[in-house]
Amino acid sequence: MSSQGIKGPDYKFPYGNTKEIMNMRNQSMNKPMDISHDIFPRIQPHVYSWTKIYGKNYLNWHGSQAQLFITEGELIKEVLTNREGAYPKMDMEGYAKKLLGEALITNEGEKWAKVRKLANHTFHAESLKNMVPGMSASVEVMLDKWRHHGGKEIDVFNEFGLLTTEVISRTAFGSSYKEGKDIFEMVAKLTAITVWNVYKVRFPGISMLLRSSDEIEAEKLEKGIKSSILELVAKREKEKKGENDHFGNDYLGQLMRITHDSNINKRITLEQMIDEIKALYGAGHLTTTNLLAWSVFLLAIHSDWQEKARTEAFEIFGYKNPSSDGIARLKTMNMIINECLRLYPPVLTMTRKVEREVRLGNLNIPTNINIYLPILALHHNPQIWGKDVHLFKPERFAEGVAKATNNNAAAFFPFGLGPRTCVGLNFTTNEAKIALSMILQRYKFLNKVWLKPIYIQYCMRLQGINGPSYKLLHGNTKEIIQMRRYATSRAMEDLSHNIFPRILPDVNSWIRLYGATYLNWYGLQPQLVVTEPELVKEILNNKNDNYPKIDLEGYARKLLGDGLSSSKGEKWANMRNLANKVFHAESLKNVIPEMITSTEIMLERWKENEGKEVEVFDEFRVLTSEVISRTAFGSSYKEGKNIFEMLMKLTLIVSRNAHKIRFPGISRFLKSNDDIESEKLEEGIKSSIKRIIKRREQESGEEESSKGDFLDKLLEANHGTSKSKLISVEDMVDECKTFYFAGHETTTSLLGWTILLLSINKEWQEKAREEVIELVGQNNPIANDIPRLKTMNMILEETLRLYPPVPFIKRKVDKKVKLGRLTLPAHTELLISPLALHHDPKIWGEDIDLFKPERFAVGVSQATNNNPVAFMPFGFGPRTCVGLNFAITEAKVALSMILQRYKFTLSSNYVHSPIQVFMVRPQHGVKIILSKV
Ligand code: HEM
Repeated sequence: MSSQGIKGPDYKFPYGNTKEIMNMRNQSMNKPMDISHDIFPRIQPHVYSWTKIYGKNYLNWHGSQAQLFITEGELIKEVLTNREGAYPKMDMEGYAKKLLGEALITNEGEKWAKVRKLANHTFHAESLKNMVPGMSASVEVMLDKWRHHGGKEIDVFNEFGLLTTEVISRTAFGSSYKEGKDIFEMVAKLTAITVWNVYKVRFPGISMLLRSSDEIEAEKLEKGIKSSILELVAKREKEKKGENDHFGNDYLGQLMRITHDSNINKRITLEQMIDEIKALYGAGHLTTTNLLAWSVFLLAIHSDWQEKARTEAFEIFGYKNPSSDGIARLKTMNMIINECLRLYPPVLTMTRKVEREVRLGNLNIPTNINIYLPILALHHNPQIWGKDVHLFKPERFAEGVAKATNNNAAAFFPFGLGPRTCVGLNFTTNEAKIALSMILQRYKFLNKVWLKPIYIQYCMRLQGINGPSYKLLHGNTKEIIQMRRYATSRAMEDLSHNIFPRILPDVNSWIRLYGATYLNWYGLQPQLVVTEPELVKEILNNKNDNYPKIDLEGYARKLLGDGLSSSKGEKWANMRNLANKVFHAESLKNVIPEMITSTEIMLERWKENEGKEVEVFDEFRVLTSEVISRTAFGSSYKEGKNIFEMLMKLTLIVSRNAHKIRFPGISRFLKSNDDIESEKLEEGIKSSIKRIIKRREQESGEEESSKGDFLDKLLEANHGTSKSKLISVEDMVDECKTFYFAGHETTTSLLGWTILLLSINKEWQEKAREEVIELVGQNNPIANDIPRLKTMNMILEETLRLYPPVPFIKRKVDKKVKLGRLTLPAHTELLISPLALHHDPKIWGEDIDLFKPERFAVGVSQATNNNPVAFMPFGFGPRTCVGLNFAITEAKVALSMILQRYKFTLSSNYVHSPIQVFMVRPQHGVKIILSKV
């Protein structure tokens, strides 16, 4: 061949080129793929690269068998249309023989002609008309199941597999899917075995001695299929009534008739009949399943074509089931199906053999060469289809196949060419048209609830991002709720700090299963969980505004409104500016006295409990509420008390509904108790805050003096003259809500966990006390003392590492965005978990669950090896917590004053049960015993 200009990879003993092919395939299949239909280099990398290196036609070796690959259109035509039998079908061997036996697909000569005639008759246009009602009935069964399947996962591929089997069973064998089921399942298993053994070289003789488990299984399956088919045949025999009665008009009936034909030339054997039935089960359902699955997938991505196809289906059929006349008029659908078959041909390569030397074009082909015609290569050839070859453009076929291919019959041949063209061509396309029309007629919302998610999942998987599969409507929410409920259903057995698997069990197990970045679904919302530090940094730095905050909805919106933590753009920038000024380190000096007063009020209460048990978590909640009320709003806790109580109730509602999927529109008609309650709370909070604002306005009017606190700054902005900085009263309410909320829940959590950790790590409690006494003595702390409390700083940081109050934060992408190596589709939510990063042994080492403040002895950057997102209790980037210094100052003031006065040990009544109710908190509080220093 080489002397005739046909080159190829060198033959290697004994495997030929099979090992290279397998390696190339393994590599390309494991490589993430960009979102495109450019599947040729992925599916057949050997053909793709060898045609580039050796030319349109090349030779390679399967063991010692030469294989001639031909991608030149003229030669393909010559091979496939040859009527002298120069290129017969290849002999089936091994598993393929078990699968297809000696059937229409594989046979030659007389044997073939006899059955082809019969099959032509069965699948003739006229006969197909009679099959339309049967096909619609089968689709109806499938759609009925979808309607009632109650949120469980639908695997499209499997569904279409069942459908096409049902159709082939009903139409060709007169039995329902149920009867054909075991045959289909066995054929499917045998197909799988055949496919995964395609590239294995078999050495004659060896398989007789050394039988692999596949071989044993394949033999069993072959026998099983045979006996099931015999049952089907026996049943039909029994049904045969009178002498003159025939066996039925379907394929089975026809086949049975010719096994009994009086003319020996027309007759076929029982074995042959079994092989034909087997082959039709295989060929009839696998190909159509592929066609349907890819069509649905392509329509999911191309909603414009989906809409066109739907409009056409409605125009032709209305709400009725498809009729055979109408099917012929589905022009748009036809174009879509053709384009789908071009991009994703179910049969990738056709094969023939050369038994005696033959002239093909200018080539002399020696005997015993197998010929390979890779359909995929031609369908993806830019010289034939143009530069847009990888795009889905059904309009190519607007004026028929001949026009689309420029009359090149070998440019598009998904069903083959010449006399051996697929006998089921019309059967398959009819079935696909019926199924697609019926799906489109019924499921207008299909795109949103099913196709889109499946598509996004697919795109992410191509990029190497896996995750739990999307389930209709509910996504993974049910699994997540179940996992979280189960994980927190009991207290922890010991005082372990390994709380990651408890608070976020889904993230904990899915990063192990799917990798550091994976995709899961909150109902219809795709959510990418990102724990790779580089990607986390990129997201939170939010260059070009690619990763904005998510829009709060439902109860969370009622809780936080559009305040600083959720607002975006200019509104956020203005408010952030204002808040930065108020919570700036310098300004904080002025609020330390208020923090001291609030702590003194708390310690006053504690005096009565010396030597007794105190639940400090609730105590800290009052303390932090008092502090934020006094410092930000110039009012006492008592005044703010009802606001906090309402906020807490609202927080509980947010938390218990966090994973409930809300279907838009429904909540307007059906209000739950939580809906009613939360509306009341929202109104209550709003009017209480408005009262505080009003009073302050009156006071400042009377006294002409400004307190300079947060509320004052808000009022200034409200009365300000610069238009862009003006904020409305509604905005002020949202800001106040945000600060009331963010300012106390978080610091309560920090203080609560710090006291717990110090009560069980006495040496650190002692070290912290020594430091306070050394620096502050018995006085109240002053501003200068705060940064000098180094040990306390380490303790707070290690507490925040182990028990970050905010276990995860969210962002989103509004438009398609490149994140590191990934391309994220628009409208994806991103979840970043400080908790996951803080508990990652790769970052922190194996002693990750131990309380070791010494990690932070030389600062955060040393502790994290200069990985700035490894420790991020306050977030990262421009949206870092504005209250960071405030919270740390408050915690240091309160802790110093407690340590000066009390030693504390953990009460035996303490139950270690960290949970997340918005923040990570101790479910049953923190119970300690106080004793005076
Ligand atoms: C231990 C205490 C605290 C922790 C662990 C904490 C944590 C956080 C985190 C993780 C964020 C970033 C959220 C995101 O990126 O989506 C954040 C933002 C914020 N925090 Fe804090 N916080 C604490 C205390 C406070 C305090 C005391 C205040 C108010 C006085 C406060 C007010 C805010 C506000 C307003 C934002 C939004 C900032 C923006 O988006 O520009 N936080 N906090």
